[in-house]
Amino acid sequence: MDIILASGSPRRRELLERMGLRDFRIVTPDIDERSDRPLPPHRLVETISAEKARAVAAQLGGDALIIAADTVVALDGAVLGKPGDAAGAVEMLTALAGRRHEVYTGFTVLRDGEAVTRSERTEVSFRSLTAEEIGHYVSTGEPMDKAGAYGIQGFGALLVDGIRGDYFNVMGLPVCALGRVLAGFGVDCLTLAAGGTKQG
Ligand SMILES: Cc1cn([C@H]2C[C@H](O)[C@@H](COP(=O)(O)OP(=O)(O)OP(=O)(O)O)O2)c(=O)[nH]c1=O
Repeated sequence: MDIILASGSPRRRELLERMGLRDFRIVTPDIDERSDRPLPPHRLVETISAEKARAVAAQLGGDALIIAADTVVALDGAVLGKPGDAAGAVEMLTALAGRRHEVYTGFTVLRDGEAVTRSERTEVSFRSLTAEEIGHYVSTGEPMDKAGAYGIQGFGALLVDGIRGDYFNVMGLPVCALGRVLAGFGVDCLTLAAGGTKQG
């Protein structure tokens, strides 16, 4: 079976590989990812992930299995996507410092018009941060392409003092939940990891 990761995120590619999937192709969805829609965060990421999957399905045609995802950070009911610039990153990190927030990733698996969409929530706590520390972190460049302006898998780990839920969900793909949905589509990751061929 042809598997397509409908994402330009290098983290998602790495996570799919770590799940045991091989031989998948990457097609970056070209959609308007506005995160200012009046939806609760879990619905927002579910909706955007479904839009990404459908956009790539329309672009490719055929019967490939398509995986798409979207991640946002939620703080006090506000949704934080990627920072527009360094000042936006400083603003987000200042708001997150010393507090707990939620990370939501929605994902969609789509094949032959049949779609399954789910989302996961992970709570993340930040230690308190000085303005100088925030400035240093922003100058690493790491925040710019990431929801909430940090990467837990990078230097951002130095800011995080606790999490509850799936760590990989924060990185952009809830590995355990996605594995279960893929199994429903006949893609058994553990069999693949063991060297088998049950990829559809
Ligand atoms: C909070 C957090 C987010 N992120 C990343 C995951 C996502 O790649 C990104 C959120 O942006 P998304 O819009 O979800 O994804 P993307 O634009 O990178 O890729 P595509 O739309 O093509 O699928 O933030 C981290 O890598 N680490 C973190 O700790």
